Amino acid sequence: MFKKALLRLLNAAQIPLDVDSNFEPNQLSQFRISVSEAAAMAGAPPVIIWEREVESLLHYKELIPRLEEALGKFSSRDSAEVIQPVRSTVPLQKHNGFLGLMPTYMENDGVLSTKLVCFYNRGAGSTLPSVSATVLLLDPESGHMKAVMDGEAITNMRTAGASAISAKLLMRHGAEVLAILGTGQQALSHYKAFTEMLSFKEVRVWNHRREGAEKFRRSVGGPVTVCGSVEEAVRGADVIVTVTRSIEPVLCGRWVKPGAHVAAVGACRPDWRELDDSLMKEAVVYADSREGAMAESGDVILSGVEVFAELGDVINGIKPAYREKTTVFKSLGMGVEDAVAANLVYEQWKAKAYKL
Ligand SMILES: NC(=O)C1=CN([C@@H]2O[C@H](COP(=O)(O)OP(=O)(O)OC[C@H]3O[C@@H](n4cnc5c(N)ncnc54)[C@H](O)[C@@H]3O)[C@@H](O)[C@H]2O)C=CC1
Ligand SMILES: O=C([O-])C1=[NH+]CCC1
Repeated sequence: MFKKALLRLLNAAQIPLDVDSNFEPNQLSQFRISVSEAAAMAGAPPVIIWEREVESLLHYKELIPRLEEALGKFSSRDSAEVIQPVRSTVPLQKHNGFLGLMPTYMENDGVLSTKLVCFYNRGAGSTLPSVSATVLLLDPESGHMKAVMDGEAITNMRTAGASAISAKLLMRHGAEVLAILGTGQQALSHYKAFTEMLSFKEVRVWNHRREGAEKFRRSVGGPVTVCGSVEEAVRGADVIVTVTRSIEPVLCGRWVKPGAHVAAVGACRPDWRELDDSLMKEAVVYADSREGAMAESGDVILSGVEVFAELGDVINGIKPAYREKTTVFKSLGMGVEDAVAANLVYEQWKAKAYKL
């Protein structure tokens, strides 16, 4: 079926083929033309890949190594590897939200993408999601849009994947207790990534509304302890994930065990906080992007601390991983993470389509 469609495309694009039509799509390389080039020349519409399919195509086992490589490439500051400006944001004041634009170009990998993400600080009664996103994947040579895909699953999984990498690199050896603060979409993806890729003896969760934490416990199925306070959840924890929509500190340094690792995912505006000053000042602070953290992280800006290193610096062996110290990974989210995740989804989609 796909082969026929491809032949129609090649025909429409008037690409001369002096071979019989009995070829496999991967033989296109003989003609020095890629599927996306053929599609671009034929003016083909982009492939549309929605949430369920993205979820079925994306797996942490494949995604996390790609993210790790991408974080390293980003921190090398080599423009042939990654060009990714700090996200531009447009306030949606009436709706208590922001539109973020996150373009990325990976020249060496031939990946060009942009994510459009709206994020909201919704009131308690709202049933709308806090994050709504779409990723556009383009052919860098022609500018042709190859794919439009759901960005929510990508955002949830690539964010959790980056946090899991931070824990792998920065948590103390033999870590046993994981605490998750917040029980929304990111909490679910973090639970999945952390329990799939790392191993913990105990997982504790806290939410500012207990019923939210109970619902989370029921939906993940695995063993989870619901805690009545942040202090109860984090006392003695080796790894703490903060995935709340709070704009004021929820996690205080005095409750955090020395040597614990904190993946701080919420509070992505310059005046929003999740962590208090004492924790920020006690910890060695790592970030996904130094520029991103200096521009967008209230925890970094308002505490006045320095970002010690990017995660990519640790991956590249340029900066040490202080596993024995208290560490904070301040995650803001990066376009390059979306780019590699979207590219992986597209590769998997093509592999599936070829088999049809
Ligand atoms: N670093 C990154 O790459 C990304 C960060 N985020 C951020 O992560 C956070 C979580 O996102 P989602 O899970 O998608 O949102 P969500 O709305 O699904 O979950 C938010 C959780 O925070 C809780 N919450 C709401 N107000 C609170 C408050 N005042 N104090 C404590 N908890 C509160 C909610 O009950 C819920 O459990 C948000 O701040 C979002 O902006 C989201 C996507 C990517
Ligand atoms: O990277 C991302 O997509 C986001 N970071 C904060 C809200 C959305």
